[in-house]
Amino acid sequence: MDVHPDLLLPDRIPEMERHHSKPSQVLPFALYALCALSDEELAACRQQCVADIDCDDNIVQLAPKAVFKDQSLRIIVEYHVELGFGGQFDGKFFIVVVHPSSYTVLVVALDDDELQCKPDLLWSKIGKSGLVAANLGIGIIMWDEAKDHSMHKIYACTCNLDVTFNDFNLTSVMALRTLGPKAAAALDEELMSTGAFSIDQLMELAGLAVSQTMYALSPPSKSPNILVACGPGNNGGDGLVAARHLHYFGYKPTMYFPKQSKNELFGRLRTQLEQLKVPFTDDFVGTAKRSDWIIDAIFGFSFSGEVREPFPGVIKALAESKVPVLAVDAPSSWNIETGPPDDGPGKDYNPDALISLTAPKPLVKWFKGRHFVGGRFVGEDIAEKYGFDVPPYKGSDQTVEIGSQGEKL
Ligand SMILES: NC(=O)C1=CN([C@@H]2O[C@H](COP(=O)(O)OP(=O)(O)OC[C@H]3O[C@@H](n4cnc5c(N)ncnc54)[C@H](OP(=O)(O)O)[C@@H]3O)[C@@H](O)[C@H]2O)[C@@H](O)CC1
Ligand SMILES: [K+]
Repeated sequence: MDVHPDLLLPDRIPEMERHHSKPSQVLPFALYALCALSDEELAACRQQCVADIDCDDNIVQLAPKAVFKDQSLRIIVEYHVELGFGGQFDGKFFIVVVHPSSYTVLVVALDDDELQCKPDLLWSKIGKSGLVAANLGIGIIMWDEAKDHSMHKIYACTCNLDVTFNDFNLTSVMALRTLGPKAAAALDEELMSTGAFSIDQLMELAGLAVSQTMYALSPPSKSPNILVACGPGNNGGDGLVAARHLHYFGYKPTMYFPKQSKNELFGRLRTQLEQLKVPFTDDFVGTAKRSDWIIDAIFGFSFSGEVREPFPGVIKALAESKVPVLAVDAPSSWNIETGPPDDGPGKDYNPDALISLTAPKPLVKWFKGRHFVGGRFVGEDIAEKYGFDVPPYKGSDQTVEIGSQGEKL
């Protein structure tokens, strides 16, 4: 079944002219669904839409006919044009749930700020949509401004109806906003200053997320032998932590850690592994051949320039590896902003899986494998401040799969 919703809008809606002379009034915003939702799910959607509005809970209400399963957005527009003249609902703006698993929705304007009867839409988080609609309706923000702050630029519509609305699963519907290298470093600083975290804590959670991702990709019963390649920075630290958890999960990790930082934290992480009799090897290529998976924890968001010794040979081996690779935060040697290098050992490197920590980095645009996000130590406020999204972790999971090949970020 083709589940891509038809979201095309007509060029103009001349009927909207009739609204131009009407005095502005705060009326409830109608909520529709372009997909199958039960009454409970619809009610939950409505609740989500009003969650951020600090006033009347009825500001978003279900339209008299709310569900337009497998129909086009145009049909809702036609219906709403008529409904809007009744004076019960705001005629100009309404909200549409497009996908049962989405926590993004559409805010639709039937007449943008230019009063030219031109419809337009923007993507919003479901929890913010009512507030966005209300602010637009009351005129606190203008349409262009709302669009600038919305998620419409980062929506990726690759629908998959295997998940239920209650999961609030992003996998199929949206791509998360990315975090550039400078912002990622600044966020790290902030977490460790005003955030009152220690680096040990962040690394422990990051490494735990890496190990859980490995488990999600292939459990130890299938892939016991994991080669963990660690670089000299914190990305390598995540790899050291992950290996410890992998050991406890039942894997047999082997470490490749050719350039150990003098920082005492790395010494402690190494000692913890040695006490568990986790082996360290100097032979990356030979060990890689005997491994079921490789974890690339060589460079993360602070990598820049051309790969220096002793890592070019390792990166080349990763690029040529027949053994699947899970990259931590970034495929090592990729530029964080501009992705794979034009030449050098990482030119053809595209790992099978990636776990982005805290938030995806811009390089994910070029990534083609399975994509996870982990590093569950940032709340909504910080995420908003740095302009990224907290992914919808489920339950106690430290990692969530968010997208796959071909998604537009
Ligand atoms: N909030 C979060 O999300 C958290 C993120 N965390 C993790 O931290 C990672 C960022 O860690 P980071 O800043 O320590 O740097 P990272 O990327 O490991 O690499 C820098 C090292 O690489 C080296 N190096 C650089 N360029 C090179 C080159 N061309 N060729 C050769 N070497 C090169 C350089 O070494 P140098 O050569 O200077 O000795 C430097 O030491 C991040 O991606 C995530 O995984 C968590 O642990 C905590 C919370
Ligand atoms: K990496």
